[in-house]
Amino acid sequence: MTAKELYHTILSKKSYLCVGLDTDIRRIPAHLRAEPDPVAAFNRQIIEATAEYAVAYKPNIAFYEAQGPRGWESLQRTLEYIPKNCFTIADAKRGDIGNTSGLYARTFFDPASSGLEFDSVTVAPYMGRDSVEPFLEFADKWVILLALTSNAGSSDFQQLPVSDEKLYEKVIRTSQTWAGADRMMYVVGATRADELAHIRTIIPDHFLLVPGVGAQGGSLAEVSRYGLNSQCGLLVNASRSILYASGNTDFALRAADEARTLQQEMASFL
Ligand SMILES: O=C(O)c1cc(=O)[nH]c(=O)n1[C@@H]1O[C@H](COP(=O)(O)O)[C@@H](O)[C@H]1O
Repeated sequence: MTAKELYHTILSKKSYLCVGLDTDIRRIPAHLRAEPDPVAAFNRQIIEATAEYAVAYKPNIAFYEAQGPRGWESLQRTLEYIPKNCFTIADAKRGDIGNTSGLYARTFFDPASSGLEFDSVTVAPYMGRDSVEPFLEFADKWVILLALTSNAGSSDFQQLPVSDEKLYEKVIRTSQTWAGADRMMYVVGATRADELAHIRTIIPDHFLLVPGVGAQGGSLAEVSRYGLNSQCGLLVNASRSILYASGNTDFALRAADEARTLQQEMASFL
């Protein structure tokens, strides 16, 4: 999906909501556990209930890998349920020597190899240019590079001064020579909204994936105030607050309520 197509979907749905499919088998409502594939059955209902309000879906790969081969099957089925006009993110946080990154890229971008095809994958930047480039060899696919993450530990390394700037700023500046705003996004945690205005001075045009509203307490209003650009430029993710809004048979209805509430707030900012 191109940036233009993504923006078109954002305008038509008046939303920049990404629903995070962090589907934990242990938190799936009891009535679904007898299904042949409980994770896929849960995801299907979540996707159907939220598709009106969401422009992107982000399965976090850990939740599927933890299930072994069954998890990969659930992931494959889940991808089939996501509407074609929605942007898909494999939240895998990969990156290795180039040879190995090439295989990670095939895992998420080459259906002939893995049976999976996402629009994008999250990538850790710390092994440098040659660890990221193999992902960029796939035409029309996106790299979403970790810049300033939402967790407390982001201050351990990402915020350390390097020369005259913070390490995460150096990551953003340097990686801009690897790909443009048409192929690269950056992760900035919603809990770091205070840095967003500054980040926008470095990358005014890029899309940012912003997780951390909902369960982690980030503010959608703050993120939107400092993060929106003329082409929206934001995908704001919520996972647990939508998926587990209810643990009962009404889980999909409650997920839709949560997604709608976020979407309506987003519509007021667009
Ligand atoms: O790359 C991510 O998506 C990510 C980066 C980050 O800085 N913080 C962060 O929470 N995430 C992911 O975003 C999701 C947040 O989930 P909730 O806190 O349940 O909304 C999880 O899948 C995290 O792995």
